[in-house]
Amino acid sequence: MKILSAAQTRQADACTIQEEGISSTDLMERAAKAFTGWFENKFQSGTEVHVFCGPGNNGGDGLAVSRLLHERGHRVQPYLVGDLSKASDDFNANLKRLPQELQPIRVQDAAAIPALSKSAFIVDALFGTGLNRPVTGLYAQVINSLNSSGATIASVDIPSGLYTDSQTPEEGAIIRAHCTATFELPKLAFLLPQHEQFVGEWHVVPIGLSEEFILGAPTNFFCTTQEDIQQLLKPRRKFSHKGMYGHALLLCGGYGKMGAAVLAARACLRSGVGLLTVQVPQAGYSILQTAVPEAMTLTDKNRRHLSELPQGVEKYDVIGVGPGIGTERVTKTAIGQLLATSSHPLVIDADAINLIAASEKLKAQLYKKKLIFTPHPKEFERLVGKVKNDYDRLQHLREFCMEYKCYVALKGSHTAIGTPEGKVYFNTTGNPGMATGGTGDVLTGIITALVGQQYTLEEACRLGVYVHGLAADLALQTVGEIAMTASDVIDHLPRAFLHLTQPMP
Ligand SMILES: NC(=O)C1=CN([C@@H]2O[C@H](COP(=O)(O)OP(=O)(O)OC[C@H]3O[C@@H](n4cnc5c(N)ncnc54)[C@H](O)[C@@H]3O)[C@@H](O)[C@H]2O)[C@@H](O)CC1
Ligand SMILES: Nc1ncnc2c1ncn2[C@@H]1O[C@H](COP(=O)(O)OP(=O)(O)O)[C@@H](O)[C@H]1O
Ligand SMILES: [K+]
Repeated sequence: MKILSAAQTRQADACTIQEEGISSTDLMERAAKAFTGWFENKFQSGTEVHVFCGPGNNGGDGLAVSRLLHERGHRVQPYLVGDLSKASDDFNANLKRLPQELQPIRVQDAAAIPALSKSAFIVDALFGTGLNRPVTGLYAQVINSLNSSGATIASVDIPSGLYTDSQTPEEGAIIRAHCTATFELPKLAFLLPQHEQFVGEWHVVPIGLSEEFILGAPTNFFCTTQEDIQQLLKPRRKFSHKGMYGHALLLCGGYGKMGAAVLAARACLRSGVGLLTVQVPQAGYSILQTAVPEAMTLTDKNRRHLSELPQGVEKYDVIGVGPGIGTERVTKTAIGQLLATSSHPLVIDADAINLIAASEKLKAQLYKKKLIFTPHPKEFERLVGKVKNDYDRLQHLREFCMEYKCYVALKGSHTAIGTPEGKVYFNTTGNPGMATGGTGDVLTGIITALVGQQYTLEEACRLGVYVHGLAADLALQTVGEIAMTASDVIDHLPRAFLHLTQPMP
């Protein structure tokens, strides 16, 4: 699913109006109906709803929503905020359509807002994607007052004051919504952790914007949906054999961190790899053989650390490296050898990233390779330097991927996958239960298995990250967020793959 800019969203609205031969008021009615349907689904009928409308089309939506919620039996109070001499045509049209009994309150001073009960709902329709400067003055006072009211805030399209696709200036006030229903496509701002406090839970509600326009609109940003992922999955062939699903090598584990190798190996096997060899330091031999009998185990000459590549390293289809390996000098040398000798696709995680990040010599060896990096934000900063904010991090992600022609799965709540073309795919599965040691090692195992099965590097990243989060979402039902461990995520991989391979409803 594409993510479009605020400017493109405006063009999509205009294009839809023209293509369908409808008026902009008709499209607004459609948007208001979509919002109202979502609101009614989420909250009970008969609730007290205070709708705050700004002077643009977002405010026009708010007026239409007021009318529709009123018709459905909610107790509605609309508010008109700011200078109405500049109100949009569709705002005025919907103001006229308000029924007699819905007398709007004019707000020219935040003091005009009555105290709202904590059980009340606020519909925030002050500003949408047409915001073109930071919110200050009266609007900021209103926003601050609503934020501190304690009532539940539902935003129309986007929390008012939040820029859709660029950094909101410091001085701008922003609504802290509990939930947001956004029209047609997700907005870039929703996917960034710095906006968690503003956006809350968000949902996309379709309003039938021109498919043709969206198809042709250029963008670097995408949200991965289940449908996208199901189209990537390759069925297994009847006469296939293990040789057709790749032989993967994992270089993982170190003294005291053999669990990382076990987790990556178990996840790799649960993700369909044909054959798996794991090389661990000598101290890990019995651990691996006991914990993961399906994997072949090789030992390093070093007792505690990765220090060498296995003999015949060429025979593997993919190598996953990093979880639990530490940053010893001998390990750095081994990583150097891996980058120098190997033409395989490499999945590079954890301390392998840290070692590369700390060495210009290793970084210089990254060109012309088939590489996937799976850093968390700290590891990513070690690679690219300190970042200023989430937009700056995205820019660094794109630049790094374009520079090294590699893929980076930058982990987080919405893991962002960067590609050599400068595209970014945001993931939509996963939950805070995954914020526990070892879940990253699981991801390394999954992606390694998928590359081994001849998925392209881009497909392996997108599918791997999606199924990793999906397994955790399925685990949620039995273990919950607090008790979730990395092993629970592995244990739910079978159900996650099953879920994806079942036909769509
Ligand atoms: N254009 C259309 O046909 C549709 C628009 N829709 C709604 O319209 C919204 C976009 O509407 P608009 O483009 O009118 O924009 P907005 O309603 O977001 O706001 C624009 C108005 O606010 C003013 N403004 C912008 N920033 C300000 C600030 N910081 N302080 C004070 N005033 C400020 C602008 O000068 C303009 O008058 C969407 O988010 C969506 O809610 C939907 O109804 C779907 C259809
Ligand atoms: N709040 C969250 N919501 C969704 N996914 C999360 C959240 N926190 C962490 N994750 C996921 O959990 C994994 C953690 O990886 P990482 O930080 O490398 O852990 P470790 O090094 O302990 O294995 C990543 O895939 C990340 O996307
Ligand atoms: K809004």
